[in-house]
Amino acid sequence: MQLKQASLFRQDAWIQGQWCQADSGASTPIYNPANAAQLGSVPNMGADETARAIAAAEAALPSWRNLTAAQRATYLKRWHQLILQHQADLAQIMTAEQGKPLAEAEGEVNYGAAFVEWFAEEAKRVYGETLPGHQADKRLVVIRQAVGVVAAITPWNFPLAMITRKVAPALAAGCTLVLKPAPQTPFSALALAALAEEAGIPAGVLNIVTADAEKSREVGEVLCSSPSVRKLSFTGSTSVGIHLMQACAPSLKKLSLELGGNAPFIVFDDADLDAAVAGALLSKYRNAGQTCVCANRIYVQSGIYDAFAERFSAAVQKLQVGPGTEPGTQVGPLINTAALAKVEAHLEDALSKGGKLLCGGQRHALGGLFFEPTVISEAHAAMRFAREETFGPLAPLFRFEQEEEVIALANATEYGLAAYFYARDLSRVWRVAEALEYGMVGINTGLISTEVAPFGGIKSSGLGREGSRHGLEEYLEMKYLCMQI
Ligand SMILES: NC(=O)C1=CN([C@@H]2O[C@H](COP(=O)(O)OP(=O)(O)OC[C@H]3O[C@@H](n4cnc5c(N)ncnc54)[C@H](OP(=O)(O)O)[C@@H]3O)[C@@H](O)[C@H]2O)C=CC1
Ligand SMILES: O=C(O)CCCC(=O)O
Repeated sequence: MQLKQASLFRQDAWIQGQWCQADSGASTPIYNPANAAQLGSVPNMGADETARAIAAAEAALPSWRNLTAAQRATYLKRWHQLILQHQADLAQIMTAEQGKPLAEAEGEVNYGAAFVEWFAEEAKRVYGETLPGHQADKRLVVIRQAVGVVAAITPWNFPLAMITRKVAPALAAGCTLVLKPAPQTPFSALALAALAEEAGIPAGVLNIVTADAEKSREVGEVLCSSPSVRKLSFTGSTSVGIHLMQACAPSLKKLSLELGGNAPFIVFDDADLDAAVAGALLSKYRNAGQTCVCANRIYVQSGIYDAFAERFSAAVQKLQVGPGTEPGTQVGPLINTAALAKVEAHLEDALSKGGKLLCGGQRHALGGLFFEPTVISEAHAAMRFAREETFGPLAPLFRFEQEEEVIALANATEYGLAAYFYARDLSRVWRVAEALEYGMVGINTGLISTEVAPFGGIKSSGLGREGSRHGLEEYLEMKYLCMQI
């Protein structure tokens, strides 16, 4: 990796404003998913270091929350500027550890930075309320205050934006934080910490504990059980979200959980076909299909099914697969062998149940963790991807006849994160948008993510919202003051 500022590539954790190693001296290697080369290593920390990070966040809390919102915003704005200034280096680090194409990584840096700017601005709008008193001599006021010390556990698919989407609102609200980044992608998190240090964010306000997949259980256990930690924010699978929720129950923490999805992508007969093909391509193959809001089931109305299948699979065949650093690459490697195995299992299951392969269907000639962008037609409800998130570059096309039928199919899942549909009839647009049981609905678009809107799901897709003014609420508690005069 050739970085303009080599000091952004940190191989140590960040606790109480100090770069540090594990107490045991143990470290864990980090690999590039595009070529299996070792990029470096990070400390393999456990319970003791996590407890120290929590203590540091607790110690930093009073002075951080007592700053004015404008003062906290000044730190965040400096951090935001530095993230943008180092966009190229941050994207290089991200592509090296995660695999996504460099252009997508650059986009993620901008997206991630946008949360920092947004919440720096929102910090100044944490308004309270005055209530008409219930008695003549009573004056009632509601103020909103920082929740306290927050723990954040983030996944590997968006190594930077999933961090800023949690850290920025927490810091803006006056909370301090302990972050455990995904074991596969710690370097983006540590580069963010290096820039937070440069921005002058005080010691202990942001702490990062690194661990491998085994030790991360120990870190998670301490974060969830500590009474000093008042909130947990997690992005990842539903099963782990449930586990963490249970672990947090004895200390009754506030929770934000952004969990799995199984997004339906519906194309009605009256849709703009080219726009629908372009939207499906973007939604399905962004980050090689490793996105919780990726289209997982593509439903196409029978009148345009064949035309859509032909145009879509022709476009998919043109997608350029390769290392993220190669110019022109549109689809990078998967994150690990388990992800590859899941795509293969879903494909095999579909083919064994009557699915027809339109393109792709095997590991890419590049070998390693690369898989060909794949399309299957004649998909039906008995196939695994109808119920489970594939999290890879496999697009199943389901055929449907009626609007009511497709709404029922789209909603027949435990998940409720994102849904998409393409249609032109205005009455249908409203009917379908209202009937879909999802936290977010893309209408004639395959890309819905922005810092200004509330991102989050219902049902087994989680609790709470990130981004937008609602994202700040998650890090605030209400306090009601009743004053006798
Ligand atoms: N909503 C989303 O954006 C994401 C959804 N997923 C879904 O989950 C599937 C599996 O992916 P996977 O990466 O294993 O997702 P997980 O939900 O297992 O992991 C997400 C993050 O949580 C951490 N974690 C898991 N268990 C604990 C624990 N007990 N204590 C502390 N941290 C913990 C993981 O670290 P560690 O690796 O050490 O366990 C990782 O950093 C994917 O195929 C996809 O369907 C995955 C990632 C993101
Ligand atoms: O997969 C995720 O959890 C993050 C979704 C990225 C986005 O905000 O679009």
